[in-house]
Amino acid sequence: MSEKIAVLGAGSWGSILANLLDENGNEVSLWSYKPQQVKELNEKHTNTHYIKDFTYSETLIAYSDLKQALTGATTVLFVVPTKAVRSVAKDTKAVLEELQTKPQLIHASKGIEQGTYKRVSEILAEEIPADLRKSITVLSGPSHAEDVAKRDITLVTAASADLDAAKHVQRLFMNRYFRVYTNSDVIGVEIAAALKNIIALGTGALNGLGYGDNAKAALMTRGLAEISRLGASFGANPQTFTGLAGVGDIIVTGTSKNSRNYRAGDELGKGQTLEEVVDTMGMVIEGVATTKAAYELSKQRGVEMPITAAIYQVLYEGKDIRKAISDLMMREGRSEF
Ligand SMILES: NC(=O)c1ccc[n+]([C@@H]2O[C@H](COP(=O)([O-])OP(=O)(O)OC[C@H]3O[C@@H](n4cnc5c(N)ncnc54)[C@H](O)[C@@H]3O)[C@@H](O)[C@H]2O)c1
Ligand SMILES: O=P(O)(O)OC[C@H](O)CO
Repeated sequence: MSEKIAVLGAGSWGSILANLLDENGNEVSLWSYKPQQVKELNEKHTNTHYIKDFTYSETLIAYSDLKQALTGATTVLFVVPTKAVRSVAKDTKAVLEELQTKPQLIHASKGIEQGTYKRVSEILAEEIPADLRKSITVLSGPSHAEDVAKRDITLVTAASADLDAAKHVQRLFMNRYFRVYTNSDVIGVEIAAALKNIIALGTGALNGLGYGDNAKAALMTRGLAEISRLGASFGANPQTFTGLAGVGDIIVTGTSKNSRNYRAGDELGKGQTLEEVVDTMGMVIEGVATTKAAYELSKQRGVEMPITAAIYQVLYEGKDIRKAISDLMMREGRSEF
């Protein structure tokens, strides 16, 4: 099966997914709002700011014009940072109406919108034409672009309310190194995907402070417990949190030097300020904004999330990290489940 696919967002994940889809035999257009990046992708087949030492397929064409990228596309994949999803979706809607096309929509972003607390599929559903909503599918799971670029084994999940749409996404992406499962729990997959970034900031900080494996395993396990609690309050399937989007993504993001969130936490633990970390990363650190959204959401819904609250206090209220850790440790003893 081959089709025309538009990938919107040419950072590390968007560009590598676009290359994978090209490798799978599809005609792929990759959109970026940065003309210089488009020029580099088309002329040198590189994207050095985001993925080093990688040569993209010569048949992958980049565009800075959204209409050109979307023309003829039967599937559109959004892979911009969460804070940019709404504006890119609005622009996409206008172009799709002009082109009078009705592609299937996929997204691979991991975050919660500031202020509205919307998941990415909810933002898309609000902004795109109504008849495209049902097909929205979330591609998520433990998947660093750097490993996929090496064609290392990666397993992800495609979640949609529409099983046919999820199966379509499964067929588009599957190959010898990239295996895709389907899942009907869009809420659970998106909550797990967004909130694991908070925990990765925490495990990175533990690393930067010199804590060992026990501490990181503890944070990931108890972090997943509170993410599951928030998910349950929205009706998510508890099994999702034991799957690829849950435990799988906590492990990869919470332990890997490839993770922007883990690396950011590591630098915070070593004493850098949040501003310094954000300025030097040069790529999106979704966990910073998601910590605020998740903290506020937990208060609004009355869900106990002590780790998220501790990381919020460190990032947004200037609390000393060591004090935050000791306060977590000295909470009253309780039953695990
Ligand atoms: N990098 C990964 O390995 C990976 C894996 C899975 C999921 N994700 C998720 O994918 C999303 C994108 O992450 P990334 O790592 O590719 O980010 P990135 O920082 O590498 O790149 C983001 C891209 O979006 C573009 N962009 C930023 N603001 C924009 C705007 N207002 N309008 C249009 N384009 C804009 C940037 O120019 C850049 O091309 C995030 O939600 C992330 O959590 C990333
Ligand atoms: O590099 P991060 O921390 O944004 O994580 C990327 C992916 O979400 C890992 O699955």
